[in-house]
Amino acid sequence: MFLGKEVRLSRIVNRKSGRMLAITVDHPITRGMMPGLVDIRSVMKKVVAGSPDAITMHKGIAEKVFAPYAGQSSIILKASAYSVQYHPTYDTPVADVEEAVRFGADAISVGCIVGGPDQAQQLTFLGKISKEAASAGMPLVAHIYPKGALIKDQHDAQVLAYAVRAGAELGVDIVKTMWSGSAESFRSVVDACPSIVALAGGEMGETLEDYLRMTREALDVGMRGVTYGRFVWSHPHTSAVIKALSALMHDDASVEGALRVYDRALEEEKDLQR
Ligand SMILES: O=C(CO)COP(=O)(O)O
Repeated sequence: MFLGKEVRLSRIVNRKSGRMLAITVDHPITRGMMPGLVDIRSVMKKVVAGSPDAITMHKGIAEKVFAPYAGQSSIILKASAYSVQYHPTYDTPVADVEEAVRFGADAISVGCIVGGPDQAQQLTFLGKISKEAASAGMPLVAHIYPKGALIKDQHDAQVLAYAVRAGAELGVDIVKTMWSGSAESFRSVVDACPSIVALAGGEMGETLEDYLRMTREALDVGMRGVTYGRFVWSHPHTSAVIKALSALMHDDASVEGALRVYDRALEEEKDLQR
């Protein structure tokens, strides 16, 4: 491995735990203007205050919103975008490795949708950016989701195993995908992938405890990263949620232990407001 890649990876994958806690704010192009992300400046402030290892964002947000926090968290530069409404199976390139270097990013991240009509193009793009990232010593993260007419169940473990393995085959360092619904089934997803497997938070609507439990179960079967978005920044206490996740990921806390960390973080927030 190039030394540059090793140095950058060590900034986003916690040395003590060997795991990555990343938060993503890259949703607007994909999903439209979600209420929780309208005030991106205040979201960024709360996310940074939670001290995640890294934050995934597009280049304009890095330059206009993240800049005051430079050095406080790593940037994972998002370099592609799809649209749930207009092109749901085509994640199109919108940035490149040279820009990731220029923004001081510690990784570049792209989406790749497999199982849909655009799979060939998606894999060609992933293979190309994998080559470019490797030659710049830039770690590559890929959000690999199965989607399209042939995919009957996006959360099926066999389908997810195919997706993460496709990423590993093409040199992705951290492959992010969806939860398969149970620890037992997710073990087969992790086992199929020699790269780090990371989890997306997914649809909203569960309680904080549910998300913490999913994370705990996935960690217990070998998952080594998360890149969570919606349930974190739409929560009224974003920083406290990130601190609870950090306890799970980096201190190997139980769900109950992480909830105690959350409660303490809320008390500290109240003290600061007094
Ligand atoms: O990967 C995502 C956006 O990049 C989705 O993250 P969430 O599902 O946690 O919102």
